Amino acid sequence: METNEVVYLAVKPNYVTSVLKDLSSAVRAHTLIVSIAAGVPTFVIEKHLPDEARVIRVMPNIAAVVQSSACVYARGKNADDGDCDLVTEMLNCVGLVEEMPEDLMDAATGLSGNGPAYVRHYGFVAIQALADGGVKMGLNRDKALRLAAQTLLGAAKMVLEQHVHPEQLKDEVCSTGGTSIYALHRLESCGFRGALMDAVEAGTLRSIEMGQHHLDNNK
Ligand SMILES: NC(=O)C1=CN([C@@H]2O[C@H](COP(=O)(O)OP(=O)(O)OC[C@H]3O[C@@H](n4cnc5c(N)ncnc54)[C@H](O)[C@@H]3O)[C@@H](O)[C@H]2O)C=CC1
Ligand SMILES: O=C(O)[C@@H]1CCC=N1
Repeated sequence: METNEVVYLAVKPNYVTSVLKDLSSAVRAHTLIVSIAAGVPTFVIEKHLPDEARVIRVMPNIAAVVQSSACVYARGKNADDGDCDLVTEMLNCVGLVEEMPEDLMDAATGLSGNGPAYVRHYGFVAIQALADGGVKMGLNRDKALRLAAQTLLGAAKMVLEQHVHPEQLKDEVCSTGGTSIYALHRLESCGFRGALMDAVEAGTLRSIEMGQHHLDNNK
């Protein structure tokens, strides 16, 4: 491998160990391994590589394809500030990036890693469901979908770029006795918030469980 080469580990988590066994002999001190495998702790990756191996564990988010991802990463025992800067720079090209302690990676997996799936399949404010509501109420499908997607994008941008607290955004949209507060009441009655919180918790616990599985298999 060439100097300062970066190797991305992007196979399914259950293949990580076997891929590392093949890779190990080619890894040098200057090689940076960037893993995006969910639930695979850095020490498990390090265990299958030479002692000096530098590892960074990333939890990306599928919106990278539209430069709007929410990525987090944790550094392994040998990764230095330069490695983190490099990963930050790379991930910044596709959206937001934060470093965090490794014990919080499971929670980030449950929230931002899996999040697009919740929004797509279950979220009340999911684009699909919002569009379906629009279609039910007479909008054509194409228009409803575009309005729904832009609505989510706009709300997210206000939170991220104007630092508007979601609660404030909600209050500003809900006029007294108006349409939004009626709709919001329906959302609360349907248990929307609880469902999303349950989803994040379930995703986090699954990520921890996957890490535990690797731990047990690497004793
Ligand atoms: N799909 C998502 O939104 C996210 C996925 N991840 C992680 O990314 C990783 C990949 O997931 P997906 O992209 O969804 O799966 P995928 O099945 O689309 O991609 C896996 C890729 O690995 C390749 N592969 C399999 N065995 C290999 C080997 N021995 N050597 C080289 N390449 C091999 C496959 O050909 C395939 O292209 C997983 O570890 C997952 O936890 C992390 C965050 C988000
Ligand atoms: O479902 C999965 O395991 C991957 C990790 C985060 C999003 N998708």
